[in-house]
Amino acid sequence: MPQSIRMILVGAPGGEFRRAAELARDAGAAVAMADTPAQALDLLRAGGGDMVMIDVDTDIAGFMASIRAERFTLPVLACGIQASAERAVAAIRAGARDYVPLPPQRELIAAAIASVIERKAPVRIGDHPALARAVSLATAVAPTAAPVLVTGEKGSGKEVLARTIHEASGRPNPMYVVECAGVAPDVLESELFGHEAGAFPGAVARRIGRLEKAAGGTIFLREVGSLAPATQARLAEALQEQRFTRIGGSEIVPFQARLIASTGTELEAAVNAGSFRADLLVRLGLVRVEVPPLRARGGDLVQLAQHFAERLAESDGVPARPFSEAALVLLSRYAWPGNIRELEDCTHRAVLLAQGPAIEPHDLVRSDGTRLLDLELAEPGGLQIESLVGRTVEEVERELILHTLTRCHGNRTSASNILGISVRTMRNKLRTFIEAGIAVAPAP
Ligand SMILES: Nc1ncnc2c1ncn2[C@@H]1O[C@H](COP(=O)(O)OP(=O)(O)OP(=O)(O)O)[C@@H](O)[C@H]1O
Repeated sequence: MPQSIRMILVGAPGGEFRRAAELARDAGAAVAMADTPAQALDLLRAGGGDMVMIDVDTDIAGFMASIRAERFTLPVLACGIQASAERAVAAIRAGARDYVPLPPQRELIAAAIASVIERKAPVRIGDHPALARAVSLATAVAPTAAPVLVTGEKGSGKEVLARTIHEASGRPNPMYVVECAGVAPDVLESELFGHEAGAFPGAVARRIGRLEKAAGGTIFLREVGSLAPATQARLAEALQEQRFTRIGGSEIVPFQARLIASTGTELEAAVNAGSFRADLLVRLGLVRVEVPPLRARGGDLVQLAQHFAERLAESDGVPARPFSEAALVLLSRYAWPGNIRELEDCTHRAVLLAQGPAIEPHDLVRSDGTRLLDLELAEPGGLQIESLVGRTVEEVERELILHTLTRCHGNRTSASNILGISVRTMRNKLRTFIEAGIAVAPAP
């Protein structure tokens, strides 16, 4: 396993900590040890990090305040030897994501690392033509340096596709994921561009940003539509000039990272509403790849559900059960508005709930507690109105046109007859799709 996760382990040196470090290395992390939170901060400043594991007996609240002040965003886990429940809870209140008891258990350490690694190397399941089109466009552009905009509904697999592009790009360095939604604009700006010592009151040392670190690798901006206007302006300029400066600095840093951005919203609408810069959209969307929603991916759904059921049963240590026929029919009748992530979560609950030899319809429960059985779902093969809810008329129209055209083997006249529109309207629509980077069946 490549050692691309950097973990900083903070605590007084001792047997249990050394053992935790060994297990973390076995689980795929590169581990740096720090005796004190101050040393850990120095390590972060010098080489960054993907996660921190820190002794509950240190000043976790102070450490969290320091990393926030220096605008580091990374998961922090507390750990301790026979710590009381109160101390573990206090650590979590102070901002630790979780508590891991020491002496370390191999599974717990592996699970903690896996939660970070999983985002780095998912398995891609599915071969529906709608996905295959996206994957072939993605791999075709992978070796180039062109920015790529990956669009698609929430949870549909945009990050997985970005990783496919990164892996096919042959770039030697890792792909960094940067969350753009829900992060304070100044924190995000430091995270992306880095800063110099003294750039703002908490900036005690120079920080190298993700754009700089990702030179020779890829930077994936998740939900790019959430970028604040000032960050959008900085990024647009950096893309145009192919260089940037760290916040508060004047040294020129070349822009050598491959940029992939994702969005679940129509950025054109955001441009029209004045909340997203048109020039940034043009630069980010040089190549666009659209990930289809799960409900448009036919048999991929069953493949994915079976893959999740096996994987989750194994990781939860419960017996692996197949889906019954009735459960598979029910899965395919539901619209999956939360796409693959919702399917994964629903399968996880079913794996834990199932008691008999197979996963049955009554084991399929949504996150709000509703059983899929109790929903009014479309009959298989019927018009799945439920599956259209949550989508724009424009999207549905586009899918209907493309689907009909494919069924007509690319014949524009037959497809427009079926759709009840003129051939001219059909051609105009297809032109706008092609301009937006969407694959259109070629004319016969
Ligand atoms: N083809 C696939 N095979 C297996 N797992 C997948 C596949 N596509 C997505 N997943 C899983 O589904 C979940 C959601 O995928 P991902 O995070 O890529 O979606 P997203 O569209 O980027 O989400 P968001 O809209 O929240 O940013 C993840 O757990 C991911 O590992």
